[in-house]
Amino acid sequence: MSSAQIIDGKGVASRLREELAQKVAEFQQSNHVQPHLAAVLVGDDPASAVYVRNKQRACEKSGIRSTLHRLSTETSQAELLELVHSLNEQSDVHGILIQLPLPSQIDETTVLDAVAPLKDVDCFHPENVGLMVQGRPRFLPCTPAGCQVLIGESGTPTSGAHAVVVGRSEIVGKPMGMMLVQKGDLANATVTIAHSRTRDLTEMTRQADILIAAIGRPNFITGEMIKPGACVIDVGINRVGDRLVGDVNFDEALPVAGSITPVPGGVGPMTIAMLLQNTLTAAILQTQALSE
Ligand SMILES: Nc1nc(=O)c2c([nH]1)NC[C@@H]1CN(c3ccc(C(=O)N[C@@H](CCC(=O)O)C(=O)O)cc3)C=[N+]21
Repeated sequence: MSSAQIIDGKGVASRLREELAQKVAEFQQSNHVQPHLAAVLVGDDPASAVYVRNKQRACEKSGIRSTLHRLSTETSQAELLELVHSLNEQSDVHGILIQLPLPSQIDETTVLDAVAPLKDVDCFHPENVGLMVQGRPRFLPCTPAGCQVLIGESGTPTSGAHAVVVGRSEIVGKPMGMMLVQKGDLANATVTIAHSRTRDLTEMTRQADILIAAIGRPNFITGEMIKPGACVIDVGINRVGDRLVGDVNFDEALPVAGSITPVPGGVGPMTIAMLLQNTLTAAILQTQALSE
């Protein structure tokens, strides 16, 4: 029985990190500025704490300075906004990452909109989303950008392919569709964005040459939903007991798909690699803005 190529996100991410470390060193040499990411963690969600720690470790490996601002679960929106404004003002901070989710007394949109657009390394600010959708990106959203690189890594041609994105979140599904439909490399696809109200989802996903699962439900995509030979990108990170599982039923997908990302070791590490890349981009943009 045939078996899909497993796309090594962890390996690709570590290669990208090494290339980035070189670029960071060159940037620092010529500008005497060290790229600096400020991460903000509100509350004590254990998963968020792990992610933030992973991001900080990845920064260190690439020569990017990282600082962590920890606030208690009871932090008010006004207090958080005050911190964001202060980070916006600090010229030695180039990127600001507000770890999501935020506690319920805080309105996420209000806080994310307060991040200075040039420091918005998540690419969540409407100005940056708008630029990306118009095909003139300042930053690329980290998870979709990581998925795009992994599709390229699989050798699957995107031009003219039918890409079906399952999930329409502002963070993954929607921007992913926009990026794949764009003109350009690793793009030019025909895109369908499917979601919980999509009629006959299986009929839809079975037409996908490239299937991106960003639903947030463990093992949601079964073998019969996959077109034989398709490239399957699994964005899901679900904790089931003490295991991490994706949105794709990996065991069922393996004999059907042409290539597939594992969880863990697939999209997750790529998200972090793209965050680092955006932090260097932010440092470059802000250094240029200063010398103009
Ligand atoms: N402002 C903001 N930006 C984010 O980018 C953001 C966020 N908030 N909130 C939470 C989600 C989740 N996320 C992950 C990143 C890497 C892994 C990752 O590296 N996962 C490893 C496994 C990690 C583990 O063992 O738990 C892997 O898939 O191999 C996972 C999840 C970024 N997010």
